[in-house]
Amino acid sequence: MPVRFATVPVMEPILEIQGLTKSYAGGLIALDHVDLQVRKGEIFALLGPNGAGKTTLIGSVCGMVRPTSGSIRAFGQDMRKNWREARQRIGLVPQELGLDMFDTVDRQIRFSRGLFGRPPSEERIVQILASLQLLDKRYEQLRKLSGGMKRRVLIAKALSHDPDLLFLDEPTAGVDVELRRDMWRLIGDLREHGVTIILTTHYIEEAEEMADRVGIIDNGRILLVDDKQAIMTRLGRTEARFTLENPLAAIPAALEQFHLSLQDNGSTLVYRGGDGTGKGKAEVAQIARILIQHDVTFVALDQKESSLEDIFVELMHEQEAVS
Ligand SMILES: Nc1ncnc2c1ncn2[C@@H]1O[C@H](COP(=O)(O)OP(=O)(O)OP(=O)(O)O)[C@@H](O)[C@H]1O
Repeated sequence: MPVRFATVPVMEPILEIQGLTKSYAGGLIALDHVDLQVRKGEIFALLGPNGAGKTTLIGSVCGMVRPTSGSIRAFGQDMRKNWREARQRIGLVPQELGLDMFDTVDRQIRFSRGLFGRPPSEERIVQILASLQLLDKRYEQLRKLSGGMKRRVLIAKALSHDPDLLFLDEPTAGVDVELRRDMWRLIGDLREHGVTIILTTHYIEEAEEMADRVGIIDNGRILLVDDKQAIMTRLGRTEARFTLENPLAAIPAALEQFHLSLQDNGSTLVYRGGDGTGKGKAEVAQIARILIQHDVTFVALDQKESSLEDIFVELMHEQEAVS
């Protein structure tokens, strides 16, 4: 069962990005005037296809990518001026492994904690390792661990200095079900402890399950940022198709107030409406009742709600149409 999280109240921004642009040598514009604010304590999902600019955005905040222009403020500090101070409070679980395979899990975690200015703490390290089911691998060399275990080490490293803001770059890409479940649970726990989480994903379901807010990015541009529910409300649609026993020549007057059309020579009655808040489902139930009352028999009813996936595809098409 996926873990579901309650939404958090609106709070002050922990990360403020303004006009962030990155053009790589060769001219490719990976980020194009990105404005983004992430609030303290929220889970923010940055959703976009491969090559959209998600990793470049994370890299710009975490110091692996030098932005071409724009500003980044974290915890109220300008990252150009107070980089070290702000960076110490940020954790990153990267997509790529990049670990020293001959090192032990223990050394990696302890080193990482020290690197970001935290005093050694046996208790905290044990806690982190236990939360990731890594305790029995503590003194193993990384090269002896499975791929999934190595991913767990990456997470443990990112948590080793108790960050206030945690980036997870494609956290569940290619991980097994067990790790995915552990990861979601961990993210929920971290949030309960006040950690702000920004994750990138191209899995719609991941954004849908975990995020409070979602930003959609494509071609280095932010297309939309909104509360997940608000995205659904703005763009969500219910579609229902009633297969009628006998074709209709016209839509019955009793159904005039609904968004209906007839297809397949009158043998399919199609409803499109609702706003993602459940209104659509309620209207479909009403239509079904009215059809029965008016002796219009239907032999099948197919209903679907558009998901974030549909919304995403729709937005991409809109963007292509205007460019
Ligand atoms: N070091 C680099 N030099 C040149 N171009 C780069 C570099 N790093 C990334 N790019 C390009 O910038 C664009 C954005 O890449 P980025 O990795 O940020 O996207 P992404 O959304 O994270 O994609 P993915 O999910 O595939 O990692 C891509 O077109 C990519 O090829």
